[in-house]
Amino acid sequence: MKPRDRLRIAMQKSGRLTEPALDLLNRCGLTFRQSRDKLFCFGEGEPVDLLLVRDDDIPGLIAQGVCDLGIVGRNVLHEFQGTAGEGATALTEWRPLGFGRCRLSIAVPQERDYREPADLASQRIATSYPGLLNAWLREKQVAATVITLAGSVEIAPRLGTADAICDLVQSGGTLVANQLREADVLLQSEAVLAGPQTLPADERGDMIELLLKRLDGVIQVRESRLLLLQTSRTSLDAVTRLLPGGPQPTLLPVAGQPDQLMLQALCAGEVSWRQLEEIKKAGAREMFVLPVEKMLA
Ligand SMILES: Nc1ncnc2c1ncn2[C@@H]1O[C@H](COP(=O)(O)OP(=O)(O)OP(=O)(O)O)[C@@H](O)[C@H]1O
Ligand SMILES: O=P(O)(O)OC[C@H]1O[C@H](OP(=O)(O)OP(=O)(O)O)[C@H](O)[C@@H]1O
Ligand SMILES: [Mg+2]
Repeated sequence: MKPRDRLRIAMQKSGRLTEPALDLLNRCGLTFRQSRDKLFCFGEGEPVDLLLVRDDDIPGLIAQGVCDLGIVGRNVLHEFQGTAGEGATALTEWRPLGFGRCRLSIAVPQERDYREPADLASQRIATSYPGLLNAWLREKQVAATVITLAGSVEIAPRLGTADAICDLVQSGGTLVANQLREADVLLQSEAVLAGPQTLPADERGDMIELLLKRLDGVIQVRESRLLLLQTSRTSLDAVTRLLPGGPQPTLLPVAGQPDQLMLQALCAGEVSWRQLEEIKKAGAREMFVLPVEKMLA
């Protein structure tokens, strides 16, 4: 294959990962000329282009060297790795990207008992992920029949063509709608930046390193929250113990109230309502959770 001097990233043409993937690349300072319904988008500022494809094709395109990187669900990447066979280019997950979160799970009809993988012995399990399911069954030493379906896997038990399924679950709504219940989890998934284990030894390798650095900054900021609250000095220890992980908080005096302190803490992830309610119970008040737009340490 002819060597390329521009980096090429494969991403989903149209689907769940398209918008968030493009948004992430934009935040990394990458913009593209052609509209998204075209197959190829030319990078404007940096030498980075996009190839828009079906998500299932992304790992293969990287393995063949047609693309240098890809944004794809971990489920699709692992399925490819499990079925690619000997001699295929080894791919790796360079970064988890924090969107497209779901899990690959076993589900059984609601009325059926399930305690452990051995309960699936001699059963028919429908899935679009035969590689991952077979590997899991092997690991659990369970002999079952794997039925591969391209889609609408959830309907198989009702049609009588399978006893259980192995499919993606997010809210669980699709399972409930099909009178199924989640019984076991094979894989926690999210979109990842995938690429070959060894980076190209030319300018593309340098570009990938630059992109990884920008991605780290963007992901860190996206997940950070600034927590502001007021607390009395006596409640400070109890409040501080409940703060989500992050660097040491900053304490500021409150004008005219010597007993009170203003606390400012950078949190590494989302702060939930439940956490806020706990912190309030410990003595905090006037609480604000703010998104962080830019950060320069
Ligand atoms: N319900 C869900 N919630 C969150 N993420 C999901 C959900 N379902 C799937 N995903 C993740 O998003 C990825 C893309 O899902 P999507 O349904 O768009 O794929 P697709 O129908 O296979 O698309 P394509 O046409 O590109 O083959 C999945 O591989 C998975 O990683
Ligand atoms: O647990 P839930 O929140 O219900 O999500 C899970 C469903 O989402 C995905 O399907 P999608 O909605 O993409 O439909 P498709 O597989 O028919 O494309 C997946 O294949 C499950 O069927
Ligand atoms: Mg697909």
